[in-house]
This record gives sequence, C-alpha cells and structure tokens, in this order.
Amino acid sequence: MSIEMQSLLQVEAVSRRFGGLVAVKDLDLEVRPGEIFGLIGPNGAGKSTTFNVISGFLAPTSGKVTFAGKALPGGKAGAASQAGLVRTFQHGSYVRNMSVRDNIRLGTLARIAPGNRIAKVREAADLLGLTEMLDEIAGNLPHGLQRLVSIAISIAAAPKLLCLDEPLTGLNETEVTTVLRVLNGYRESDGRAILLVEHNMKAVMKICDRIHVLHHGEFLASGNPAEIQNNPKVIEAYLGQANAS
Ligand SMILES: Nc1ncnc2c1ncn2[C@@H]1O[C@H](COP(=O)(O)OP(=O)(O)OP(=O)(O)O)[C@@H](O)[C@H]1O
Repeated sequence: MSIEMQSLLQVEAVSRRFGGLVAVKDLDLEVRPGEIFGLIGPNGAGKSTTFNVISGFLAPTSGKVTFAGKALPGGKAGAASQAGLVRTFQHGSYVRNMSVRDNIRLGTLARIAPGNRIAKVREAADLLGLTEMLDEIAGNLPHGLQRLVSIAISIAAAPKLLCLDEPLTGLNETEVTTVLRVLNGYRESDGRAILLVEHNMKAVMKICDRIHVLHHGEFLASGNPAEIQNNPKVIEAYLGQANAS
C-alpha cells in the first residue's frame, strides 16, 4: 500500500472560529481505508463543525484536509463529494415530497454513470430494506424509515468515505441493527471507510474500530472502544452523562 493510501482522510491542524468562539482548535485525525472511525464528545464539542469542514460545507480558519492523497479546497462541498467523500446531515438529508426511488436516485447523480443508476438505486434500497417503499413519498414515511432513506441516498453515491452525522437518532432497535449491519458490510468492500458522529454509545462502541473524542473543540482522547470506555478523562467529560441518558 502506498504511503498516501495508508490514510484515506487526513485532517491536519484544523481550526474553525465563529467570531470570537473557537469551535474546533488545532485538530489532527486520520481515517484509514476499511475502518469505521467514530467522532464523539458532548454537545457543543465541535463534532458537526469538524464534519462541515471535512465535507467542504465550511472552510477551515486554518489547517488542511487531505482526501485520497489530494488536498481538498476548503469550503467546496462539490469538490469533496466528487472526490468520493459523501455526508449526511443530523436532521436527515432527503427531499420530503419526492418518492423514495427519486430520492435515492439523487444520490447517484454525481458519481454513478447514467446506465448504472437504476441498479444502484435498487441495490441501496435493498441494503436498507426499502425495496417495498420505493414508490412511497419520503415525507409520508415514519421517522425511522426517513433516516434509512437518507443513508440509502448517501450509499447510492458509492462514496470512498461515508460521513454520517448522527444517523441513529430516533431509530428503533431493529432499525439500529439494520444500519449497523449495512455499515459493517459497506466498509468491508474496496477499502471504503466510514466517519461516524453519533451519541448512541452502545452502537459506537460496538461498531467503531477507532474513536476520537472532542471536548470544547479540542482533542481529548483517541483509541479503540475499550480504551475509550475506560479512559477516566472521557468518562468524566462525556461517557458519564452519555451512559446516564
Ligand atoms: N454557524 C455557527 N455560528 C456560530 N457558532 C457556531 C456555529 N456552528 C457551531 N457553532 C458553535 O460552535 C460550537 C461547536 O458546535 P458543534 O455544532 O460543532 O458541536 P457538536 O459537537 O456537533 O454538538 P452536538 O452534539 O450538539 O451536535 C458550539 O459552541 C456552537 O454553538
């Protein structure tokens, strides 16, 4: 494996300010091909801001993001998604008044050749158990299924790095199990990787290979799930409250 491909995503000394507030400070992290990488921390820790910078929805105030060996231009979401870095949003990423099929098809537009799009839509719907609902209007589905539609859209884009912002919020146990199975299967093919921001600690500890903890916009700890769960600093700053809720 070449040196560049040892890390699929590299975040180096990234900071992001909003006026006087430093939302993310001097952050370094890397995501390697084939892994599920968790980014966790209390509310306001800077996870979404980090996500927005990585996916090009926000320019960093300083620092650099490299994806698949190339520096990404800050604040250019189109460049990131064209390169294969695809994200979802905390409150769902789908069009309410379009069918599930047309929503998933949107995911294919940037990176899938026109002749392969129908098959890709079917494949993503099948993975997430949405095949029976392809003709339903997405906004009419129960909340849990709407979240699955958002994930299907992002998977239909065939990303090299799938960035999921709180994908499990509001899902029931069966739906959580479905999503975890899909994510595990996804990263097992072609060195794809997943960057996961999530407050469901049981799921994070079950599925992530490595976890990075943020607190007040700064690095607090990193390690595998067992290391993170037993880290006194992480327990004090986050896991104590996360486990209690
Ligand atoms: N567009 C913005 N303008 C001003 N301040 C912002 C903006 N976006 C985020 N912030 C602030 O930056 C800090 C980090 O917020 P961020 O949303 O990144 O945290 P988070 O870890 O994702 O939190 P949560 O778990 O609640 O989603 C917070 O203090 C937040 O109020």
